[in-house]
Amino acid sequence: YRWPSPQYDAVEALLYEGSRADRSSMASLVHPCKLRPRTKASIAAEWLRFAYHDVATHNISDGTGGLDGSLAYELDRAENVGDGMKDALSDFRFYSHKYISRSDVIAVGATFAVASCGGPIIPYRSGRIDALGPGPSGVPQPHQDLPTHTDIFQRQGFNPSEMITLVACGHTLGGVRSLDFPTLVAPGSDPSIPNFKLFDSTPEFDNTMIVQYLNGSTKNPLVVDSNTTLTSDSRIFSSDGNQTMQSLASSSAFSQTCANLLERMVNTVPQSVVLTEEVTLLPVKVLDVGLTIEHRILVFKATLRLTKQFGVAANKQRLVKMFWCDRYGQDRDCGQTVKFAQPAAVNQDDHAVSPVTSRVGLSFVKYNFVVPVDPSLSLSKFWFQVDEKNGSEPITYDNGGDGYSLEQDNIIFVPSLSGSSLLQDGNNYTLIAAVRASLAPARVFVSVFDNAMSDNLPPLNTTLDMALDSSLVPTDGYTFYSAVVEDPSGHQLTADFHCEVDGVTYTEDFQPTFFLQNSPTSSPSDVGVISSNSTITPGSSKSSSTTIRHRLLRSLDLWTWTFVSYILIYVLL
Ligand code: HEM
Repeated sequence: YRWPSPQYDAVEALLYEGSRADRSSMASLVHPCKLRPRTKASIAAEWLRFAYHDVATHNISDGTGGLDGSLAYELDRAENVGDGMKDALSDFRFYSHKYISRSDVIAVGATFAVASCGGPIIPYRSGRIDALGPGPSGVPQPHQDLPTHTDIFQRQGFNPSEMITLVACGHTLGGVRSLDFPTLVAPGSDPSIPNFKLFDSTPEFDNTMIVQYLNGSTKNPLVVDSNTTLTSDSRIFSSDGNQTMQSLASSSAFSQTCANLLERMVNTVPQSVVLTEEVTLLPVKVLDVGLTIEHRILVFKATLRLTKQFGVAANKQRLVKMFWCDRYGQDRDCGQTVKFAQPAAVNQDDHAVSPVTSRVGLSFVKYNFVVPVDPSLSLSKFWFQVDEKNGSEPITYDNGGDGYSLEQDNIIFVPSLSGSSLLQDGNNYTLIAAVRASLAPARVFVSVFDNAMSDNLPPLNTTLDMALDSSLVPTDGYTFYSAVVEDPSGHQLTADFHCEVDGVTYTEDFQPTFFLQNSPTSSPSDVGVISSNSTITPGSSKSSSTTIRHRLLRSLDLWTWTFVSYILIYVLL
């Protein structure tokens, strides 16, 4: 990993922080192993079943189908019966964007569902491509016989023993509903609320269903119902003389085997799709970086995210500083001096964090920096230093030695002057970009993208020219351009701003539109200046040797050092 990696950063954020940039938390819809308020259904069960039904039409011989979001267009089929499916789909709708496809969100949903109910953490890869219409049918149904089920799983790429395991791993969450299978579950008095027969006696993702099946106490309707046409679990589980079920009787074997098979399940994709490497949690992350104009002043914003222990506040003594270099002028790239500031705000919010992160005992603390910037000097690169104030050496985070560089400052997004008006469903936006006043751009334009659409409409994906906006007085070295974007069905518009100057196109990529005019902003911090000789600047030899020394110091404690020194003195004498 090397910053900036916009796609990795975006996927990592949803998977581990559990939320979008506006803190709307997908994780807290399901976590901790919640029931849906209206129907009392297990939300995790609905999300996991949704993922499987999307995968279930995969054909391994011609490489078609799989986790591609086509299920959104197939919910009127009998094989996908139930309000649980529709509810899951509407939970997922708000979280897809340019870097996370709708099918990637479904896979995140499966990971959250299992982890949230105490199951294993399914390793996650992204890069799924969405189908924008229905595919062939072929999801297994309970009235089908064993040879049909065996063939269906073979077509999906799973052998008979994997079929048993996958069904057992799925049928530990949730159960069967009266509204969908009235012959298996008798309806209650209110016809709009389902009655449930659960697969086992616990809401958790555990092997209780298997233990109860093996010891004969199971109430799983797909095993024990008197109408044996519908007892598909019974036929499947006993198809190898219960050998596979017995192999899952230990909870560690269950957990490990389900993690492997569910990972294969969510990675079952059309053959043209190439998934990324596994997305792992970044212990130190730099995000929300950019220049903008707030209160008529050019400011630079960046956030440093560190991990902290879940449920425990981050070290209050900790001193976090951001350092940066000028981009222009005599002192560019920190020739003589380095500027620095402390955070404008610190955020730590445990409750909304992803179950994947809280399961490993972690959460995040974010140090938000906002600093004023002189437009004639601008900013070329920045980095951070964290001093725990506990006697240990401060640690420098400088992107592996180079510092984090700001790619360009010719075009920037100005959310504080941009606005949106709410429509019945989506929004209309007036987007404002600022271009350096010294430039004469041949063209200023914006590419907008929204994949979080109502009614599974195709994404909004369009490019608009931006016009010089003379109603906005040039400010702090920048002139303003505007464009109006209509997004009547979308819920997560992002914009890439471009300006063409002398045949070169400069881009400010993937800007969110959650916080526009009237959103609260932090006032900029005070800026300090020190001589570049007195601090570590990225790329200098001083920097790399200091980094190595830090590592050594961290890995050996004081006692070890004393011991090593004695040995050295002894050997030398
Ligand atoms: C032969 C294969 C399968 C058959 C015939 C089957 C059948 C069913 C049926 C009839 C229900 C009840 C649905 C309702 O009442 O709305 C159900 C629920 C469920 N299935 Fe399957 N299933 C199969 C495989 C799987 C697999 C492989 C998974 C996931 C790995 C899975 C996950 C679930 C989950 C989580 C539920 C509970 C849904 C809820 O409570 O909302 N199923 N299944």
